[in-house]
Amino acid sequence: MDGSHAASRLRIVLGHLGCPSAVVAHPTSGALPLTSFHPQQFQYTLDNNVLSLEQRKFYEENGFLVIKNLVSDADIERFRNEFERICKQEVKPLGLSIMKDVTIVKSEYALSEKVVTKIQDFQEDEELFRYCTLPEILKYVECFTGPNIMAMHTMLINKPPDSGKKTSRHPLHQDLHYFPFRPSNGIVCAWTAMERIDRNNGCLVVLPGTHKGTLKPHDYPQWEGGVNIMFHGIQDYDKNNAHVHLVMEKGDTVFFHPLLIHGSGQNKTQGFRKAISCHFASSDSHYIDVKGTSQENIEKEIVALAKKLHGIEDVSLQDFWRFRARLVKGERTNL
Ligand SMILES: CCCCCCCCCC(=O)SCCNC(=O)CCNC(=O)[C@H](O)C(C)(C)COP(=O)(O)OP(=O)(O)OC[C@H]1O[C@@H](n2cnc3c(N)ncnc32)[C@H](O)[C@@H]1OP(=O)(O)O
Ligand SMILES: Nc1ncnc2c1ncn2[C@@H]1O[C@H](COP(=O)(O)OP(=O)(O)OP(=O)(O)O)[C@@H](O)[C@H]1O
Ligand SMILES: O=C(O)CCC(=O)C(=O)O
Ligand SMILES: [Fe+2]
Ligand SMILES: [Mg+2]
Repeated sequence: MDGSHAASRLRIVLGHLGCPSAVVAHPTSGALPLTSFHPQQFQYTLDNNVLSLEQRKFYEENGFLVIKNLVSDADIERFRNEFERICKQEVKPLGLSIMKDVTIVKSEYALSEKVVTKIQDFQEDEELFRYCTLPEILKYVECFTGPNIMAMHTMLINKPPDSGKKTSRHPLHQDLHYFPFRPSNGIVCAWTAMERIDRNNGCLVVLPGTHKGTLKPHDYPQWEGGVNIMFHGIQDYDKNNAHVHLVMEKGDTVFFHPLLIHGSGQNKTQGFRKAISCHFASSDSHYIDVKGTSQENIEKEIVALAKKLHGIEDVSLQDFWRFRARLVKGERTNL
């Protein structure tokens, strides 16, 4: 790093500290004890004046950041209502998929809020897609993606009361396993609690710092009671890594890196635990071919399912993503 670059980095850091006298000090003048002002090398966040230095350092170190009370009760109420309308089939948004829990998928229950474990790909549902365009969400997303922002994958998760077979758990995984685009640092998930979520109803569990590692091989966990379709997990993660249970209140939102290892526990309550989420990526990213990589298994599974259910042939994982991706800010440059 040359001297002027280092100096500008230093100004950025000191600027965040709200420390005007330090900003004017030249890094080589010896006016400040520079040993205590190492210019920061940020890798996972972009320069901006949204995150405090403390928040930025937290994400760099841990791979996630919780923002309390970010989404209003009024908005959450609207998402809840629209989810109910979808479950009652009063609306049928194009491209949306409805997933039931593995323990009941073969039974004859009529579609209702009580049999849906999650809906995905609500990009054509104007009411739910509002979540992905909320300025308070995008303000934070931009700190990770930069100004050209695509909504790549949308979900509303309705974790059901566990049937006793522990299938309401989501095994520990990295979301990048599902994504054929890079760079990983330009991707971020926003996940908002639609009610209080704690260990009773199955909160997110994260392994802090694991975003600094690589993408691990994923496969179905060997769970006695069964496992939901496409819920791949990591077989060999560091069991000694800290596990943090994210207890969140309604409207709290966590932003996390796609390499962060996370999962969620079983829902031991009688309520349906709800969260809404979107994975965003910089539109300047590029698609990759996952053939010959650890992601090949999920590509094969998705392609096979598309063929079986919809008779679609000769599509790559990339095609699925190109089709569902929506621009939410800036320009659609590449993805
Ligand atoms: C697609 C890309 C996923 C990207 C994920 C991004 C990263 C986030 C990480 C995750 O969320 S991991 C889990 C993400 N994946 C999913 O949520 C699965 C995507 N969902 C779907 O593809 C459809 O919703 C699904 C196939 C599950 C249901 O579609 P349909 O309602 O059209 O099909 P149907 O109900 O007829 O079921 C089709 C087959 O799947 C089976 N099935 C459905 N739900 C299941 C379930 N929950 N567990 C096991 N099998 C299940 C079902 O029994 C049936 O098998 P058979 O052909 O043998 O009869
Ligand atoms: N055998 C397993 N393989 C992979 N992931 C697992 C396994 N058992 C549990 N998990 C996942 O590990 C994560 C953490 O589980 P952990 O037991 O620490 O917490 P929890 O189940 O969420 O909470 P609690 O233990 O309080 O019920 C959850 O995401 C869970 O789905
Ligand atoms: O349980 C949840 O809400 C999170 C699930 C999850 O991590 C995912 O779908 O990728
Ligand atoms: Fe995930
Ligand atoms: Mg547990």
